[in-house]
Amino acid sequence: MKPINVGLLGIGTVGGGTFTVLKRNAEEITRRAGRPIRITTVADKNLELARRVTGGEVKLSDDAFAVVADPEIDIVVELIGGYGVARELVMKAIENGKHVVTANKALLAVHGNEIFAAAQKKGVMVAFEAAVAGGIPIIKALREGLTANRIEWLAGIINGTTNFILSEMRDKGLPFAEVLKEAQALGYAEADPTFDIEGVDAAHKATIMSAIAFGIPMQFDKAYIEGISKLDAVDIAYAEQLGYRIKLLGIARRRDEGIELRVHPTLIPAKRLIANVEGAMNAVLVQADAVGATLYYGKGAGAEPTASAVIADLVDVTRLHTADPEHRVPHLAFQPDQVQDIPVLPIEDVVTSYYLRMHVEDKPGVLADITRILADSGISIEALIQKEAAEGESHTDIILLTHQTVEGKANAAIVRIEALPVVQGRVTRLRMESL
Ligand SMILES: NC(=O)C1=CN([C@@H]2O[C@H](COP(=O)(O)OP(=O)(O)OC[C@H]3O[C@@H](n4cnc5c(N)ncnc54)[C@H](OP(=O)(O)O)[C@@H]3O)[C@@H](O)[C@H]2O)C=CC1
Ligand SMILES: N[C@@H](CC=O)C(=O)O
Ligand code: NA
Repeated sequence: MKPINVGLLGIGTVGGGTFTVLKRNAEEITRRAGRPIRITTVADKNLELARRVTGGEVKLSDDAFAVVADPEIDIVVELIGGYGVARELVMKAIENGKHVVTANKALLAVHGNEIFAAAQKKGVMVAFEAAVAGGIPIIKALREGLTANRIEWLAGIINGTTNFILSEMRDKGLPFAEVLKEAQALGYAEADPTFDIEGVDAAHKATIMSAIAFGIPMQFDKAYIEGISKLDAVDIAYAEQLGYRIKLLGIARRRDEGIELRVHPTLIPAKRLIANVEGAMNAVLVQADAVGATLYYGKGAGAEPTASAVIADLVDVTRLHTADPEHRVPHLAFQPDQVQDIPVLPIEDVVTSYYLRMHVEDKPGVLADITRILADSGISIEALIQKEAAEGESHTDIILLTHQTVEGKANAAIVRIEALPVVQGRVTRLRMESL
């Protein structure tokens, strides 16, 4: 059968992996897709790199716009990244009637509404399995496998770089900067690694999953985002003593009032499976009404794991030509005219529990003052550690775990605690999920 022709834009980590895996497994992939999938042209700014990776077997170009305009190309694979030129290329490809496969979560979380509307109008697919949790087929699971369910919440370790950093720091005691360099060398990090560290990449992915899970538009601008840069090693150690692990979680939860959409370091009971997801591995836990809890685990970053998802999308799109194009799955699982305007709640309305650490004067009555403030605010305490002051020290740490409360109430209580003369400096607050 006539091959389907692919134009590959960007042959860096993921583009290189895609080229390699597609070539290595060509025969098997053809049998699955119903026709050969052939990369005919590769566009990259760095032609020398493109030549090295492809061995010169395909057409090379430094003009990605020419590839998008080429009438021979059926599918454009966008693996450049970012919101700038990538957006122009994707919109042009759609305009030219081409299907698009992309791993670009930043682009979809910020411009997805516009991109999917254009694709819908033009009758082309925009496939994006690689954009969330790399090689884990989580988009397929949410869009198709769980389609019978009302999804209640999902929570995931969806950034490999930060999970790798947290694991290596805890297990090997290595400094942050050194582990970040290693993550970059392994191809896990974004072009701008602050996207990883500050939780932006995880928020892009959580935004995409929330749209598919709840049938709402992409609302990245409403997501609450806190990364790991301010996380203190002492809190990781105290959390361990209390039986918890700290992970950077992306959370999307449906409530009567609206949707919670948030990314932040989170205490999780250490015995939970997801608390034991280490290194660059990702995991997404989905709670749905019919099936209950399901957990998806695998490599969330790196060349070949991500290529696995890109190629799965290429096969899906190719099957549109070998099967019935009328019955395909809508981009965000819900029919476009059924997308609902449910509000994403401000962080002050989120309901969760808290780990609070404060440095206090070591004298009688201090603990009573603090617990009184929490009681006045209707916040109950689940566990407490009060360290003995070190020899010659006048201050010590108190660590409190609270039961669930509204963030706004916790904020007000923290302000009052910080105002106590016996409390030194700021209260460290981390959120906890029992999952
Ligand atoms: N790395 C990973 O593990 C994962 C990445 N992703 C996503 O995949 C995408 C690609 O990431 P990754 O492969 O890591 O990135 P890389 O930086 O490794 O690759 C991007 C490639 O695109 C090239 N490029 C930049 N601008 C242009 C242009 N205008 N025309 C043609 N080529 C261009 C770059 O060249 P130059 O370097 O010279 O600028 C580079 O070779 C991103 O959206 C990323 O978020 C998704 C999941 C996992
Ligand atoms: N930078 C991302 C790459 C995959 O999406 C990560 O570290 O997870
Ligand atoms: Na995926």
